Amino acid sequence: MDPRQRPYRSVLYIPGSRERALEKARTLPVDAIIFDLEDAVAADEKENARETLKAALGAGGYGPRVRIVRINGLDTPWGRADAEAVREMDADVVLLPKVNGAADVDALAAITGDLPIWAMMETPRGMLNAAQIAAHPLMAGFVMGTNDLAKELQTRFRPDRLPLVTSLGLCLLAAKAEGLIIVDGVYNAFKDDEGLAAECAQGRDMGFDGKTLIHPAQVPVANAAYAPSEAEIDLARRQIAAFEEVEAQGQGVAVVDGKIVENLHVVTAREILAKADAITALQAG
Ligand SMILES: CC(C)(COP(=O)(O)OP(=O)(O)OC[C@H]1O[C@@H](n2cnc3c(N)ncnc32)[C@H](O)[C@@H]1OP(=O)(O)O)[C@@H](O)C(=O)NCCC(=O)NCCSC(=O)C[C@H](O)C(=O)O
Ligand SMILES: [Mg+2]
Repeated sequence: MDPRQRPYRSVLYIPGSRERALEKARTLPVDAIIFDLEDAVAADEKENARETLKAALGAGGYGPRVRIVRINGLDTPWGRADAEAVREMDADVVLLPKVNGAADVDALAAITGDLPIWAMMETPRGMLNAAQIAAHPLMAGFVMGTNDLAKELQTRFRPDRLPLVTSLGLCLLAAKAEGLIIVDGVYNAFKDDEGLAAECAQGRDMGFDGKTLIHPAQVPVANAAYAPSEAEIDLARRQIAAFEEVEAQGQGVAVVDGKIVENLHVVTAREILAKADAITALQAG
């Protein structure tokens, strides 16, 4: 499947040390999993978590879910051993935290070889260097680390996320320019479905591919928010049909629901249908 069309609606963090959660994730309807060795694992659990995770991935059972391993930073006591261990794990992607520039990505690639790399975008310097990080040949995806970013920027929490909008926008521009996947940051209040739905709607409107999550209860909310709605699918079909009709008559502009439809809108319409088909295929098996 074209990696751009592959759904990344729900990307669930699981602490690499929590065996029960590692087991449960095999049954959850998530599009991707971030197996975490960094912030969700206490310092004295780091080595155990690495072994626990290696065994869980080796045992398999994660089906079509993309397996992403978040290591500790290479400037920490655990980062290098994590990166060496990931090389031996059944992982699809290695996720590097607190990336400040392309040199950080080079340092990881020197250990993990040609394994695709995703970057946690969560430092002010990372924001300013987003374009060079996105352009690294092994870079395949961005994950917004909105907790660390809010900490570094000394912002206050606001439901509209106004203090973070510049950073989110910079990373979106860099990711889209290079054709990367980009997923939004976590919503910490994991029992507040309404707040999560509002933040997912904002992220979807901005152009994110999906949402990172911290609890299984958040999965259905993100899956719904980031899937094309029935209304979007219906409109996409009608736009394609209307455009094909005028095109056959040698014209370049159709009108649907009082709005113009040109070739570029048809490209978007086809992407919506392809995304819907990809989700159906994923759910089927
Ligand atoms: C937040 C939690 C600590 C809550 O855990 P718990 O109290 O166990 O929740 P529940 O009792 O409601 O759990 C119900 C069942 O679900 C399983 N479970 C819980 N969480 C997960 C999960 N993340 N993945 C898979 N399964 C999960 C429990 O095992 C229960 O199962 P069962 O026994 O069958 O009923 C906990 O959810 C948690 O630790 N979440 C992850 C936190 C985390 O990963 N944090 C780090 C990432 S966030 C971050 O760092 C972002 C970024 O870097 C930034 O800067 O923003
Ligand atoms: Mg972080």
